[in-house]
Order: sequence, then structure tokens, then C-alpha cells
Amino acid sequence: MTSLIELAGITKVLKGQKEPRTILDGVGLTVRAGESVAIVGRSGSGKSTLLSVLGLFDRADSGTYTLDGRDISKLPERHAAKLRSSHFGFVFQRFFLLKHLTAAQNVAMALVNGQGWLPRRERRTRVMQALDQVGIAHLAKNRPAKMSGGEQQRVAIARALVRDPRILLADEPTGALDTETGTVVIDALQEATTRGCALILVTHDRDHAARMGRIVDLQAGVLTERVPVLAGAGVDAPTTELPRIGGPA
Ligand SMILES: Nc1ncnc2c1ncn2[C@@H]1O[C@H](COP(=O)(O)OP(=O)(O)OP(=O)(O)O)[C@@H](O)[C@H]1O
Repeated sequence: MTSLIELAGITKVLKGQKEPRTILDGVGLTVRAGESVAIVGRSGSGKSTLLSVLGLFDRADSGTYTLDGRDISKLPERHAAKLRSSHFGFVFQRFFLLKHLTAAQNVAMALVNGQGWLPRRERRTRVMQALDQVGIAHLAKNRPAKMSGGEQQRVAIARALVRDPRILLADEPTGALDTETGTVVIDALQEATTRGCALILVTHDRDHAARMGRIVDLQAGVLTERVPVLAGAGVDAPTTELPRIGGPA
């Protein structure tokens, strides 16, 4: 299977301070369609920065970003904006729902913004499909105030899915939820991978990370891939680490 995303030697340096600070130091990452990848690491290690680079909200200072076989490292912003809406769905810790709109109307907003006005019937079908995919089609007419946190986050996931993205980027989507509700939200995100969508999840929750197909660890700007240890190998830790990937030798 060919890669959907390939980052190589990605570097991001924060300027505007006394001393420039390297946040991403030669990061490499390959993600294929239908894969799920957890990005873990200490607070401030650069996980959200990496997600911003992946989602084309921010640009790397050096390195290459290949999306679907195309080098997009130097893409002008107007093309990047198009790719953002055609290829990516975003889910954040905060739900960012409009409180005066119903769940269905909140999801429909993504279609209006991204693709102009679709015919009403098609819009309705896609919105209901997206709500159904996250298990809350029955709440289509509810406003956020009448929904639990987990339900609101599932509306936000439906809003991210309604444009049928190739890649779902989720930044601490369970951060505001209790463990049980968080698990339901992770289920909803993972369901998208069964349809070929790649899922990249930033999380501090070990259990949620462990449910992803792969875990990558960001420490001091350096990304390492954790490789599951075979059961019975006599190692206490559930995972072990390889040397850094994608960085200079
Ligand atoms: N716009 C900015 N201006 C100044 N510093 C920034 C900016 N954005 C990020 N940083 C700094 O860059 C570092 C990486 O931030 P980032 O948010 O990517 O980390 P993180 O791993 O996602 O953290 P957390 O787990 O707490 O969300 C942090 O030290 C942060 O303070």
C-alpha cells in the first residue's frame, strides 16, 4: 500500500524569543490509508505543533511533506486551504459547536463552508450518514445544550467526517471527557479507519493510545516509533522503543 502521508526531516524552530527554540527536530513519519497512529509525549513536547504542520495550519522550516505522492512542502496558502478542506477532518478538545444550531445543522456547516451549497437533499443525506457513523443520528434535532459532552464531541466528529476526509487529525479529543465517555469517542474516531480514513490522534491517555495501530513518541522534538513487544517476551513494559526515525543519523 502506498503512503498517504510522508514527513521527512521536518524541523520547526520557534523564533521571536531571546533564543530560537527547536520544537520539531528532523521528524519523519509515514502514514498509510486506514492506519491509526497515536502521537504521545510530555506536555510541551510539540505534539500540537506537529499536528498543525500535518494539517497545513503551520509550515515546517525545513524538511519535506508528501501527501498522496505529491510534495506539498512549499504549497502556497490558497492551495493549502483547498487541501485542508478536501483531505482533512479536524477534531479538538473543545467541540466548537454553534449553540443555537441543532446537531444536524452544526454538521451541515462543514459542507456549506467547504463545498458551497450542495443540493438540500444531498446535504441532508450526507449529514445523516455522518451522524449515523458516530451513533447519534437520533439526536440530529437536538441542540448542544441538550447533549452530554460525549455526544457533543461525536457531533464534532460527524462534522469532521461529513466531507469524507482522507485523514482525521484529533488533538486531545477526549481531554474534556471522563474515561468511559472518552472510550465511546475513540470508538467513533476509529470507526472512520474501517472506511480507509487515516487517523492521527494526539493523546495523553495511555489506554486510548494503546488502541491505535501504532504509537509514536515525541520527546524534545525527536520522534520515535514504539514497537509492540510480543506477549511472553519477558518484558514488563508493553512497548519498547526504536532509535529515532526520520532525523539526521
Ligand atoms: N505560538 C507560540 N508561541 C510561543 N510558544 C509556542 C507557540 N506555540 C507553541 N509554543 C511552544 O512550543 C512548545 C510545543 O508546544 P505544543 O503545543 O506543540 O506542545 P504539546 O506537546 O502539544 O503540549 P500539550 O501536551 O501541553 O498540549 C511548547 O513549549 C509551547 O509553549
